[in-house]
Amino acid sequence: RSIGLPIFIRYITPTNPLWMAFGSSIVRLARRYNLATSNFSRFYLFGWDANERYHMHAELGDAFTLVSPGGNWIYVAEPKACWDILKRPRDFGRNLEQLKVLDVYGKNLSTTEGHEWQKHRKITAVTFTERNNELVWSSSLEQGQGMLRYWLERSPQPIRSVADDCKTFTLNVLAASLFSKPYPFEGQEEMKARHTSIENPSDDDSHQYRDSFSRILRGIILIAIFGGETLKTSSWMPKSWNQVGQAVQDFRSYVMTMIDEEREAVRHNRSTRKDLVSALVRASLAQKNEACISEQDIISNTFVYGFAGNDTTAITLAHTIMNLAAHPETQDWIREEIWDHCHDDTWPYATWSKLVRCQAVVMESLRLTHPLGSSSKLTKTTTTLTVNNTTYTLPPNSNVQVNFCGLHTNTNAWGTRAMDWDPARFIDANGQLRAFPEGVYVPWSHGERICPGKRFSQVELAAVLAVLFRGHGVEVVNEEGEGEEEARRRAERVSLDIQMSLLNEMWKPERVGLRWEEVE
Ligand code: HEM
Repeated sequence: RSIGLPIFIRYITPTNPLWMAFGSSIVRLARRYNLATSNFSRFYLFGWDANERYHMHAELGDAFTLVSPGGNWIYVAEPKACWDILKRPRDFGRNLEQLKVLDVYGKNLSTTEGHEWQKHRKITAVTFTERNNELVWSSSLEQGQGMLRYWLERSPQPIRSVADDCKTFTLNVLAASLFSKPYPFEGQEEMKARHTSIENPSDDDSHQYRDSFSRILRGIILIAIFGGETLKTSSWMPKSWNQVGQAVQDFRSYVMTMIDEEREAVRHNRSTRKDLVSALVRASLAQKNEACISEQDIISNTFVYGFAGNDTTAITLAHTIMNLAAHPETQDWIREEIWDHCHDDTWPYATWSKLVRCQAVVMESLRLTHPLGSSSKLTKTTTTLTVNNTTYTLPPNSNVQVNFCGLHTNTNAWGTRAMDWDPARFIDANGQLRAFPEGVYVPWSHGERICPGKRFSQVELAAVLAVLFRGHGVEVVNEEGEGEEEARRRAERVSLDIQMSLLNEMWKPERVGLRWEEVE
């Protein structure tokens, strides 16, 4: 109360581990049987803030404090205040305690701050270059073709695995961009068939990276609690937990092999790779002070690129496809542009920046459904924050959330139709991407901790949309007794229904069947 912001009381701490594990199922069950009060239904789900978007702020104000038995969280959704927070990393720092789960292979770009972070930033500056983005572009085109082929082969069956297939797509693009490893696209059904035909999937070298990495992503909380070694060797643990431990070791040895191969190639002047690990290896060999970039630095940062770059992009793509299926007129709109710029067989890398409508649909998806939901900050000392011309004093160790979902649907900035799907809002009168006032639209964050993979993901998503929609379209398959329009509105609702696991994802995306067809 001494801060002076409006207060909202929640009787269960958002980070309560038991509630994180079971709370959302309880809320959804209570909703289903009409047992949930309005408050319980709105605010007790894991990922409630992503579902609320600006509604809660419209009731309480552009900033408020969520008060719970285990701590307080300040939510901010006002552009200038958010901009201010993102530009002051010394005052609004990282919540390093919360990020420890990402230290599977040691400290990295995401889990450090101050001098330590600057060291990692310097090391990794060599990685996200245009040279690498060219690789992202070509591998996204290739993987996109594989994914489309897989979906078309199953037609007229409705495809219900779009969200999972998008994760395979991004994992494969990362394999190409991190290690120059090409993998053919493999859809959900194909993957299940392979897993049942191999006794121990981690014995299968060709899928070592992809299988171990996706297993680590799913088991990251277990790894944080027990550590990889204990998980691998404990006989009392379930086999699936042992496999998570094994995956930690597999991924490390996989990256080590990639590092060794590239070192040899560089030493013999044979290196032609454009991938991120190769860039790190070359930088480490070129350094005067050998202790500067260690093997551990390369492994831990490679891991965090994969962690930060995989599901974020896959979730965004799944939402984009779902919304496009609900809006055939937007498909026509982007197809027009794709036809303008992608006519020959080979599409050069420079094409990506011309696909502004494709970028706009991605931006609209991120606006309505952000995979991170918010950027979590922790005040380091007593500090001030001005929201709508009132200055508040925040004590040290206050949790402050830059609430992307609230900010990007703030009706003061986005108007009364803030909740409508309308990608054209991102295009200006000259047909170019619109520039926004400070803090209005920051899905990749801003300031020194801005997402280093921003361009990577923009290139990847523009490429895959061009491949998918150039000669094909997607439609929502009607359920029994449902009309076309109803089916589309259902797809829109499913896209907006979020549940948080590690990130904010569509809840049960398989509720919507999609069908791909060739267009004239
Ligand atoms: C649509 C896709 C993506 C979105 C929306 C996104 C968004 C973000 C945001 C908001 C942050 C700041 C997090 C915070 O303040 O807590 C961040 C950080 C980060 N992102 Fe991304 N990202 C995306 C894709 C990628 C990709 C493809 C990569 C790498 C291949 C990547 C690597 C990283 C890393 C390493 C950080 C931590 C940087 C630091 O702390 O200095 N991201 N991202």
